[in-house]
Amino acid sequence: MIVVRDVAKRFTLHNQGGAVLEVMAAASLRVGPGECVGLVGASGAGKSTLMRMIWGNYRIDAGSIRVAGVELAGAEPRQVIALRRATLGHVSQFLRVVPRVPALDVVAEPLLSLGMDQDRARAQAAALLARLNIPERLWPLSPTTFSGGEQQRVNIARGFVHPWPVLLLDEPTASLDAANREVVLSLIEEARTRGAAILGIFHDEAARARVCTRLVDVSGFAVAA
Ligand SMILES: Nc1ncnc2c1ncn2[C@@H]1O[C@H](COP(=O)(O)OP(=O)(O)OP(=O)(O)O)[C@@H](O)[C@H]1O
Repeated sequence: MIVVRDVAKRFTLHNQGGAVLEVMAAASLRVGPGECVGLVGASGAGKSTLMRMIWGNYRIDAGSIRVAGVELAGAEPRQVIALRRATLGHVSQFLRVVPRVPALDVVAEPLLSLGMDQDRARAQAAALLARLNIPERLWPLSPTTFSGGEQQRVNIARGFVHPWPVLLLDEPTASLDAANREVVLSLIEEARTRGAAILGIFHDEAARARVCTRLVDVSGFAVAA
């Protein structure tokens, strides 16, 4: 479902005299259905950079990244948007809050954009918010003023509300208490069991040991010194 082949990535820092940072030379990995692959490697090794290329936010300088058969190297923005709508899900570390949109609608939005009717979409969003222990009195409010952990749980609810076949998880258990961490780990296990291909960054070692079927060390993709 995710096939990364010989990917290279460099950053050119235009505001710092055009300095060039070669981050990755030949990254290759595969994530199949029902797998949860954890990216490991020292800080700065390129874990987030690789995830951002797969999410379609960073350009790929060489090589190929295919997600469910769609080539991301050189993809048009509309192809990336279509892929994200039905196929590629993402739980980022932080929620991008849109002022005035209630938490319930933030979570229901991916379902509405897939054409589900509003009542059903909201019912599914409500079930996940309840499971993630977001008090019902907060559902009609914008998450702008929510605590860090509450915002992260809204983000997680949004990331699991549709059964995306491919999921990217960036530190999904950071800043959660034990009970909510447990809920998130169960959601990941359920996604894996239904056959999702999952790629994640988990600094929480116990979480990684529990949900990952395999680890890939990104340091191995570094440019030779
Ligand atoms: N937008 C960017 N512009 C310039 N350099 C960047 C950019 N994004 C990442 N880098 C550089 O790429 C390298 C890899 O960064 P990345 O964030 O992918 O590492 P990481 O393995 O996720 O680290 P951490 O575990 O600390 O989050 C770093 O040296 C970083 O400075």
